[in-house]
Parts: sequence; structure tokens; C-alpha cells
Amino acid sequence: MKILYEDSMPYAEHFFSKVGECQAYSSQTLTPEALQDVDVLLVRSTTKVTEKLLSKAHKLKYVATATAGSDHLDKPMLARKSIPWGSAAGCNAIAVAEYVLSCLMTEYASDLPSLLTKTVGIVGAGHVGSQLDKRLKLLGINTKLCDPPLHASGDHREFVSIDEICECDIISLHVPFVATGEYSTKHMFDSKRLTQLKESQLLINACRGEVIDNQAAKTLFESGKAMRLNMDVWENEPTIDFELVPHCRIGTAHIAGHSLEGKARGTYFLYQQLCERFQLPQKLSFESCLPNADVIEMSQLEGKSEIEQVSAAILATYNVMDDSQGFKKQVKSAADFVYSRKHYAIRREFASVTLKTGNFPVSEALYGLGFNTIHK
Ligand SMILES: NC(=O)c1ccc[n+]([C@@H]2O[C@H](COP(=O)([O-])OP(=O)(O)OC[C@H]3O[C@@H](n4cnc5c(N)ncnc54)[C@H](O)[C@@H]3O)[C@@H](O)[C@H]2O)c1
Ligand SMILES: O=C(O)[C@H](O)[C@H](O)COP(=O)(O)O
Repeated sequence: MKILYEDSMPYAEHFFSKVGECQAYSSQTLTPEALQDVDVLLVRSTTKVTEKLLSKAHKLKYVATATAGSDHLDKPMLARKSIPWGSAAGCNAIAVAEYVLSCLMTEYASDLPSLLTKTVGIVGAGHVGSQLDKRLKLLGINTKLCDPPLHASGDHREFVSIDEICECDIISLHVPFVATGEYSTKHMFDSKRLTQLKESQLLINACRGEVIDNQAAKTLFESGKAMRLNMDVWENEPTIDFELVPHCRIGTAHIAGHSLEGKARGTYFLYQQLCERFQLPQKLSFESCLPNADVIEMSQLEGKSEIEQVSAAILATYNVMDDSQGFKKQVKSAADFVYSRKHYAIRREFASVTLKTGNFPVSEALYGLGFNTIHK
């Protein structure tokens, strides 16, 4: 069985060589000819799986993406060709939740206690939204959830309308990109909703760029409207509107899900799918491929309140402002955007971090967020 996999998948060779003959490709140079003798195509979101790409793939039996989003797969076309597809739903939910927490600790750095009085409206209560909700509740921050498809399917959690979400102090978007239909998310935040945002509200988009009308956002900024936007994703990546970037308080190159664990889990989920689909034994474990935990010195936690300890630990582990500053300074073209994502200095999730905390008890919330601790 010949497996072709995108070269930005960590540990791909380690896992897929146990399933078949495997070879890496680059999304920038992949051609229909390269798929002629391929049985399985494994992609990340940077490969658009279109009719044209598969025009010579006559042996193809399975397509899967090592990502949560699957809007880069032409699913009606795959159905017409009777090619089943899979995704890695949930692989990077923790990474995105931690990205959002880093945004919040950065945005409220000068008045952390005020963060505890805010309400966060979460749009999309799937894998990412639920992980974020859990962490915010643990910190004592009020949340509201909006997810009409889940509500309609009988999910028993309490849901509110998008209009109620728009009243929240902080709004965090975690929906898939869906261009049409009852639950379309295209330009969910259009000119009208953006205009209604108050200066004090914070809007975070770490799902798909198309969920916010980027042109409308830029026009509003240029007309003098003050808005607090944190953007990890952009319309038309990698050919994004670079004039919008400086207006965003935090801007990053679609890396919210790029923790080492998030990307490796994506690869591992596809390995599991292939083993099941082709009835092969699953001999490899996920944990076996990961390096040892990072150890971070945190002795300055002493005497700090819970939210101060949490903020210090989060920012010492992952400070989104470092990524934002690098992005704003260095990424000026589509080629830069692609390059910076491909060479992203991959970060660890909190559960892979051990905090050296000195000789005093630390807040339970740190353990709740997944951190490990050791004393000096
Ligand atoms: N920036 C990143 O690196 C990154 C990482 C992971 C996921 N994502 C994006 O975030 C999306 C969400 O990820 P996930 O793993 O939580 O997916 P998921 O499928 O588990 O959850 C998405 C949720 O959105 C809900 N939803 C759909 N349409 C909606 C609408 N109109 N209004 C409100 N809710 C709606 C769905 O019912 C579902 O519960 C992905 O589809 C992907 O596009 C981005
Ligand atoms: O949908 C997802 O899982 C994320 O957007 C993911 O982080 C995209 O990663 P990429 O395919 O660009 O490596």
C-alpha cells in the first residue's frame, strides 16, 4: 500500500511506515501526476483536495487530514468518487484552548483580577469550545455557549443565541468554516456585528478566517472604529490582507493548534484510522514518540494570588505576544506566511510542562490546567 503524506506532519514516518510504503510531499509542489499510484493520501490543511488534484488518482482508497478542520477537502467530490475520508477531530483542541488562555492573560495583564469578572461567549461548543469552557470555569470565569447545531441534536448543556454572545465581554470563535446552509459560518461577524462591538469587548478568532469579514474589519478600523481583535486565522490564507494585521492587538499565522502534542496527535489519529480501516494491529502508542517534559523555573510564584500564579505559569510556557510580534514584524507576503507556519517553533502543551515552584504550596488551578510541579 502506497501512502503519500504532507511533510509538515511530525512523526509521520514513525507511524505510517508500520502501515505501508510511505513518502512525504510538499503542498507547494504536489501535482496530480504524483498521485497516480497512491492508495492513501494524508494531508494537513495546507493541501486543498480538489477534483483537479485527484484527476489522476485512480487507485486512491482513502483521504484523511491530520487536522480538526476539514474545509480544505472537497467532500461532495470525494463522495462522487466513492473515496472515504477522515479527519483528526479534537487532536489540537487543548492547544487552541491554551492559545486563547494566553491571549486572555496578555490582554488583561495589567488588571488580572478584572478578568475574573468577565463573561466569555464561546461560539462553537465542540472539541475546542468545550476544552476552553472547562478551563475558564476552573479559573472561576463565567462562560456562555452558543452552538445551534449541537442544541438541535439534543446536547443538554445550556446554550444562548448569537445575539446574547455579542453582549459578552470576550467572544471566542470555535466553529468550522461552512459556506452555505442553515448553520453557515461565513462572515458570521459581518460589518453589522463588527460595528456593534463595543471598544471594551475582545473578539478572538482562532477557527477559520472566513468567519469574520476581514475586509469589513479593515474598513471599520480605517474609518476610526476602535475594536479589540485577536486573530490567528485570516481570510484567503496565505494571501491574506496584510493591511489588517497591524490593527489587530494580537495577530498570529494560524498556529493556535500548533503545539507539538496537537500536531503529533493528528498524525497518531490517522495512524489509528489506517490500522482500523486496513485491519492492521496498532503496535505504536502516542506517548512513545514524545520528548520529555519541559522544566520551567517558577520560583517567583510565592505570594501571588491564584490568577497571578496561573498567568505567570501560562505566559512562561507560551506567551502569544512573542508569536504576535514576530508575525507582525516578519510576515509581509503569502510566501512569508507559508514559511513561518512551516518553520514554527513548536510549543509544548501545559501537561508536558513541569514547573519548578520553590518550597511552598501552589494554586490547585495550575494542576487543573494540566501543569506538573516539582519543588526545588
Ligand atoms: N487555529 C487553529 O490552529 C485551529 C485549530 C483547531 C481547529 N481550528 C478550527 O476550529 C474549528 C473548531 O474546531 P473543533 O475541533 O472544536 O471542531 P468541532 O467540530 O469539534 O466543533 C465545532 C462546533 O461548532 C459548531 N457549529 C457549527 N456551526 C455553527 C454555527 N453556525 N454556530 C455555532 N456553532 C456552530 C458545531 O456544532 C460543533 O459543535 C475547526 O473546524 C477548525 O476550522 C483551528
Ligand atoms: O483545523 C485545524 O486543525 C488547524 O487549523 C490546524 O492547526 C491547521 O494546521 P495546518 O494544516 O495548517 O498545519
